[in-house]
Amino acid sequence: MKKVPVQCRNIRLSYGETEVLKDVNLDIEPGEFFALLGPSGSGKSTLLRLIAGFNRHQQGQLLIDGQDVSAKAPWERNVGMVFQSYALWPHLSVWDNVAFGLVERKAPKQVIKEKVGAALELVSLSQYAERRPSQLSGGQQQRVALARTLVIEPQVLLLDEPLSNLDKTLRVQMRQELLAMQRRLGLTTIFVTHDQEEAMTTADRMAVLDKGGVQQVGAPATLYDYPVNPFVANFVGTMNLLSGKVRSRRGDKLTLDVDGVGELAFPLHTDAPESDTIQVSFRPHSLRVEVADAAQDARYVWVPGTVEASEFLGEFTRYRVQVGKQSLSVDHPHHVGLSKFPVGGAVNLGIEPSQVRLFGA
Ligand SMILES: Nc1ncnc2c1ncn2[C@@H]1O[C@H](COP(=O)(O)OP(=O)(O)OP(=O)(O)O)[C@@H](O)[C@H]1O
Repeated sequence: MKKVPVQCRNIRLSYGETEVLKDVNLDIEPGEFFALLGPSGSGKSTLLRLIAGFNRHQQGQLLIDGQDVSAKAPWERNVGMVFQSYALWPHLSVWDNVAFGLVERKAPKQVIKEKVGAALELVSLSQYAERRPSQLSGGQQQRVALARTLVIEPQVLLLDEPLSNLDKTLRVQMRQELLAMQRRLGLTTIFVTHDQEEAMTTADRMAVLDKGGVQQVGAPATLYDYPVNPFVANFVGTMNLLSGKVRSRRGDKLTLDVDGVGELAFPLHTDAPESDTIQVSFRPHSLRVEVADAAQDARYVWVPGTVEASEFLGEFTRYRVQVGKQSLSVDHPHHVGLSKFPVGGAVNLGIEPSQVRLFGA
């Protein structure tokens, strides 16, 4: 199978006055498993449907395998889309559902037989060919939807929240199956999800969307470690954002005034001018937590706080700690005999400067 790239060039789409996609630029590599991640209403489905040909953009270009397909109908684009609802025909058998696209294209009977057989085998459903969709589990229905799309041999596979109708255990199993199949076929695949764990565990790269704009594109670990703004930082994993006013900055010595805490000195550089408010961001697992009177390791910047709440999550406990007027999350590993911190107790949080990113106001 030929692996093809998909490129969005300055794509804009509006519904009336409402701009739903704002100057979208994306380069999806041949054979890549690419996730569109974003909150509800960010424009993920609109973009996917646009690539499929169900939505039309008013500006920009959509290139599939280097060809501008903007003016082409969905069936002229060589793309296959699996809908969130699966959209299976309830009155047709699994076999006929999968054969549907080939029958529509008036493929010869023998070709249909071979291709449908192969597609059902690919999704391990050969023994269910005679069943109706209602006689299948959610995961099996999802596989029928996938087989029905793959049978027409698309160059690009589009998946709209493909796993959202499945329970958690099945979702984890199906995402591994989906990924294994995508790797075997090497098919350029774009999938939409609002579930960051799903995107992080499967995607080669992903784009984070907010309000119709692409915020950042990259490998999951890159977005996690180097988010370009607080939105991405918070959407990809959990991020603490501690706001403070720049009191002074000299080279790599930054002093911040944090409301209700006082001055904190960080061995960090910022370009933000004095008296600007900036945000210091760090992950809950990169913080240390100690009782208030414990000795302080000088490699950390220590901040006093009060435990507001704690959640035992098995391998670690996540504490919410009030720091001045703000609240921070800190993950403390769980071992038998390791200290725990009571709600209402005074603690010190140790911020490791190498794990910090600074964002402007
Ligand atoms: N046909 C339409 N007419 C007007 N507005 C629309 C139409 N379709 C979508 N929108 C608006 O476009 C925005 C993006 O919608 P879209 O469905 O692409 O978001 P999404 O990120 O996929 O969200 P979700 O995860 O909830 O499906 C939303 O504000 C939505 O209300």
